[in-house]
Amino acid sequence: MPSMAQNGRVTTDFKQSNQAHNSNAFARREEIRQQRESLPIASVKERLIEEVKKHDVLIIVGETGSGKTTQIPQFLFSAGFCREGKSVGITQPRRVAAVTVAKRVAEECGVELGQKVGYSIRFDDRTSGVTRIKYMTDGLLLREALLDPYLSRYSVVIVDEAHERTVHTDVLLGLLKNSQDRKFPPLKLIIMSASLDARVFSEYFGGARAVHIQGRQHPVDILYTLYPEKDYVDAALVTIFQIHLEERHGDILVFLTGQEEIEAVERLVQERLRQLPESNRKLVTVPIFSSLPSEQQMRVFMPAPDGHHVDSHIQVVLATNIAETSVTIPGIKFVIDPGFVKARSYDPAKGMESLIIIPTSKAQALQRSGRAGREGPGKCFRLYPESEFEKLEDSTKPEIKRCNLANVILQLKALGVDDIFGFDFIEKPSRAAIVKSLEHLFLLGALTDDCKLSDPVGHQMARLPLDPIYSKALILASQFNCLEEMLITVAMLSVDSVFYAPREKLDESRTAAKCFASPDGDHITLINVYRAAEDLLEKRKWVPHTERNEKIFKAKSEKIFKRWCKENFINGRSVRHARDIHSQIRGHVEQMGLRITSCGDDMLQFRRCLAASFFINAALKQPEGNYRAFGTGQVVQIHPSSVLFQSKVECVVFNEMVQTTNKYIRNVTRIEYMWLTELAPHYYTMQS
Ligand SMILES: Nc1ncnc2c1ncn2[C@@H]1O[C@H](COP(=O)(O)OP(=O)(O)OP(=O)(O)O)[C@@H](O)[C@H]1O
Repeated sequence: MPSMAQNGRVTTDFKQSNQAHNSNAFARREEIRQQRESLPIASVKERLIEEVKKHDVLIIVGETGSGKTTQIPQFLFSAGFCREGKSVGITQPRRVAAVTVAKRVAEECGVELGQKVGYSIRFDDRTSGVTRIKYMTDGLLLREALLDPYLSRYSVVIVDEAHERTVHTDVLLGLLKNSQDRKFPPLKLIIMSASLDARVFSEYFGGARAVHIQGRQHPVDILYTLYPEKDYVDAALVTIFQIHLEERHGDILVFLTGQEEIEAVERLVQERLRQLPESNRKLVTVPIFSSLPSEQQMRVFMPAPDGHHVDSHIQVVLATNIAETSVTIPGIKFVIDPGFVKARSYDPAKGMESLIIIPTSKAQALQRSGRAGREGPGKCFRLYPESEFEKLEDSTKPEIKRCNLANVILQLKALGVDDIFGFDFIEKPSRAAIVKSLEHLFLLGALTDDCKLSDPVGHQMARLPLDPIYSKALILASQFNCLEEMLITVAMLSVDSVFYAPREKLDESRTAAKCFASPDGDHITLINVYRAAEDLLEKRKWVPHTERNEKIFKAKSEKIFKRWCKENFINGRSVRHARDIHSQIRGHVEQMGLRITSCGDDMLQFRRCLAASFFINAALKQPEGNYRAFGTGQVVQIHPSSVLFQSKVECVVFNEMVQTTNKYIRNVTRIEYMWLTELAPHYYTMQS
């Protein structure tokens, strides 16, 4: 039989498809070239380069979609800023933006991702020795500064979307200001956003130069409701279907506040679709939120294979604010913005951090509308009246003013900044918040009596990219011989709820959850769920290990896993995310040389380790049935989602305190009170 390669017809076909491929690639390059040239920023390229040459700190304000994020790094590259092995580093507040923008810029440059253009985010590095344009999260650059305080590999650092004022951006600006004063030649710094109060930044950097770029590529119509909406989820649903039935062309991006809300809307859309005639059901939902595994997040950035024509499905992207800045989602023509966001809030007096739903700022509303109109004209439906828009805050309150600072202080200490009160923050956090966080780190053993980073514990904790209390738990677990279990626990605590309890099936879901429940509490219950999932996804029983079997096994186990999740009311996405995090932190602790062993069935040992780790969050049962938290003295109840809800255990440790109708503690495990005085005497002798 002639081989395929010798067969003339096949070869001819191959040549044709190769030609077709070349002409497609040529057309794509041409399209990108034209698109780049028509961006407002293209006409001010030379002027911008001159400004960067002249000023060490430059603030650039330009409308969403004007081309700042994708073009300015390329301008700097072509102007010679990457000579002698130096790079341009661009920070983004969010991972998704760093990844997708880097991909786009690599394509614009006609290079493979990870070569000239790359990205680096926590646990995922796509750069190489030849990378000269590097996108990354602000948190990652902060970590790089731990190893190289002058960031000497960069000639320019661009802090993008600075209006978001994430805690990392604020700390980074402080460090860069500090290092600029001391380094020669100074590192060039560009601060960028579409919605920036340039004055704040300019004053901070001693009257730094600010330039404004006018214009955007495509118009976006902003529409408001006539009256305030009582139920914004319902209003969003109505708007989705209105656009679906009236407009027909173009995808929709809806901003919601979190995973639960997104999943509820997914279900509601399905329900309403079923009520429509078959021909009107061409609508698919795609979720994107931060705890979704990254490959699933990337689904929304994949262009529809058949383009978007009248007969194809309309994509409804249901997103949290992770899709708010920098990103371009192909096909999006309509944005629905209910005007709310889930934000962190911190009460230093109670040591309580919580997530609350609040109205967005004007800056956020502007960013959201900017996600439409990127490939053509767009529309943004704000689900509130115009008069309400005027009442919104101009910008978001800086995160540093509303979060627990323990992590930041740990990082600063590791960077050699010992005097936290004297650190030149762009906006100082409150003294009470700093004191509380120092106290917290001290109790965890990360700081010495004179407030220096302790050796080795403080240094080890600073190396782990986790909340300090979890980092400490991992370090302790290696001494308690239960690091296996603690790695799973920390991974499961880092994701959204793994149990899913739909209102209409509350009893069924509670019965299902009982299969995993441990009478000792939620931490062991979480381990049970994780291990059961792992069994389904990984255990190869009798199948010999071949490539083909591997494929079959994978497909089968995926199917079984999905069914298992459904039957047990388990959120498969959360479990997958936990597996992802687990393998990443495992890598870190291995690198640190911690001993990874399992306590096997000796869960007493594990619970003792939980007590030693989370002793700051312990609570004792009160005669009337409530619990009183040590430390803050607050009266709390065990959350109904806990396996210890309505149990009679005397003493517990917990991970989270939330305030809804009552003050609840979540993720709770039973411990013995005596363990606290034995394992955390420095705290409990102080308390008594
Ligand atoms: N991944 C992508 N796919 C298709 N087009 C893209 C992509 N990324 C960027 N573009 C195009 O480039 C334009 C400029 O994007 P860029 O992110 O540089 O703008 P920007 O000024 O930084 O906006 P923003 O302030 O919203 O981040 C977009 O409006 C879009 O037309």
